[in-house]
Amino acid sequence: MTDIDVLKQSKTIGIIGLGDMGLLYARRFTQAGWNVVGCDREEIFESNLIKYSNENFKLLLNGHHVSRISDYIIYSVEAANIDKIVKLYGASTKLGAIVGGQTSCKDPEIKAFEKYLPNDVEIISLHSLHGPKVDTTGQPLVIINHRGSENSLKFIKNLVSCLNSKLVELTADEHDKITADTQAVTHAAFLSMGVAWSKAKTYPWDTGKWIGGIENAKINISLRIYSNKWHVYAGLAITNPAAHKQVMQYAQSVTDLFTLMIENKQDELKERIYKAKNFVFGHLNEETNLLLDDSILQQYSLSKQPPGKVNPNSHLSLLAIVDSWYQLSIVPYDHMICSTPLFRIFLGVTEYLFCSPGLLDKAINDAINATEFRMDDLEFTIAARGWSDVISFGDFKLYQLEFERTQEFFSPMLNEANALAIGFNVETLSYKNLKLNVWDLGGQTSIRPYWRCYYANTAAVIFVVDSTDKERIDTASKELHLMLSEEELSDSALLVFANKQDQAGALSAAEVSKALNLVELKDRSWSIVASSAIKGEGLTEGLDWLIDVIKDEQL
Ligand SMILES: NC(=O)C1=CN([C@@H]2O[C@H](COP(=O)(O)OP(=O)(O)OC[C@H]3O[C@@H](n4cnc5c(N)ncnc54)[C@H](OP(=O)(O)O)[C@@H]3O)[C@@H](O)[C@H]2O)C=CC1
Ligand SMILES: O=C(O)C(=O)Cc1ccc(O)cc1
Repeated sequence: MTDIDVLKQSKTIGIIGLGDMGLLYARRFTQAGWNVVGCDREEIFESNLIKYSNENFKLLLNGHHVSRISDYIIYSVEAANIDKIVKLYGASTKLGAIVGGQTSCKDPEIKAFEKYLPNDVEIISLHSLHGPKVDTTGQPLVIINHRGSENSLKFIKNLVSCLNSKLVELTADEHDKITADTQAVTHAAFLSMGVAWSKAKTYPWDTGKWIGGIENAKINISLRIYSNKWHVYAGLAITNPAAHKQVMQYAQSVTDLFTLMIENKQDELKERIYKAKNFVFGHLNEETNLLLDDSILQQYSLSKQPPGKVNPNSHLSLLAIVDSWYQLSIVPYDHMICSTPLFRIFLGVTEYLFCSPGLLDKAINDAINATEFRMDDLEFTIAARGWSDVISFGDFKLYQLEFERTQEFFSPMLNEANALAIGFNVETLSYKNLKLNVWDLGGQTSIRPYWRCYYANTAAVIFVVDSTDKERIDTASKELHLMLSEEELSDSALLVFANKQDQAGALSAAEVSKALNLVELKDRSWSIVASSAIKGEGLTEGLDWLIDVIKDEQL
């Protein structure tokens, strides 16, 4: 038996808080063969028994029950309540157990652990730097050994190895500093954007001036934030002392830049923005590939209208992000190893504005001359100040009210924005003694920009084509070749299923192969198999081929 098998047989993993993240952990650990117990709030135990009846972890009544029998206990609860909840269950912690948390800010979490846990309890904490709908593979997972032995650390690393995340070892202070640096200013910007649109009673995707290019990404990010739970963002901003200062700075940068705009001080505005640009993006040169480009930005669009000409816009929200980074001496690229998926898009959008030829000068020019945007910028300035006030007062209730009011305003569109995330279903398939992590990346136009977040460490791409959809086969071909041109997929095998063969008029596998130009693929193992997912035909044939190729290439 290997070390990890011994651990799996002897250790129990306990999860307190079976919300989005807790459930994700519980399921993944169980799937990997760990013995997992968990609880949510005691008041909803009975209904949860039904809700989780098909799960393979064991639901217990409350945190006392979990704590008494678990060797590693993870508190996956709201940051605002961590003190209260650890106080409640801490004394029940099993003798010699290890305790950790999944909250986004470690300062209150570690303080609560130190205050309420018996001294013999070790503390090793975690933070997965992504939301619950994102596949864990390749994403950063912070691990904080605050009070644990080397052996215990090994145990926790063994446990989380099934997430296939990138482990980043930090102290609690380092963690809080980095998460503030990556999330405080950017979240403040996109939260404020949502508030400004809602106060102006504007759905930006319906309004000409907000359609196209960079606006698509702004709208999309903002809606994705408002699709999540309010306490996730409140916890990040309010409980993290480093975040406070940064959100204040963001509001100040917005006000300063807006003031220069309405005073018509173009030279001063330009000087200030360029200083920030040189500080943040100075290391990029003309050859550097930007993270985003026009075609990607267009695919973020939630609008039903075609993109028109590029509209005048000061992009105050983005100018202020970069100005804040400069004022706070934050170089965002330094934190890529510890970044969330949204942060990489935030950075991509600002990079696009600051480094695409001519765009920044146009924004500065519009800031002074395109007065039709002043009203929106005013609304935005007020919104940014509003968030910074709520955060500086540390008022969770007010945060919740403002967040949920804005969320309500956007609710008609949240499902569609969320479809971006729902498109990524992760399954672990066991086939012929191999475990395959399979992501089902939805094919809708709006989801395609996100495919590239999943390319790292991909052994094979399975491309499923609707063989009856002759109209879109050219698009499928274009997207396939575009995807395969990505560096990170250069060694991946390709299996194409010419699906829906059960339907009349379906193209044959040979016809699909021709339409997709598969013969053009050089230096890549590929195969195409006729299939009918409904009848289950062709699937084993395809997977058999795939397994042989992956085995050969990975040996
Ligand atoms: N969502 C995200 O994108 C990420 C979140 N995080 C962090 O992870 C933590 C959990 O977040 P997330 O899963 O999204 O939030 P959820 O609200 O989905 O989960 C928290 C869960 O804890 C439950 N809970 C509250 N009190 C108790 C208690 N006394 N005993 C047991 N369970 C309790 C809550 O129940 P109820 O709702 O009924 O109160 C809820 O089900 C937070 O600290 C968050 O900041 C970290 C990374 C990403
Ligand atoms: O990617 C983001 O910024 C998110 O909004 C998701 C998120 C929220 C909280 C975290 O602690 C980590 C990730």
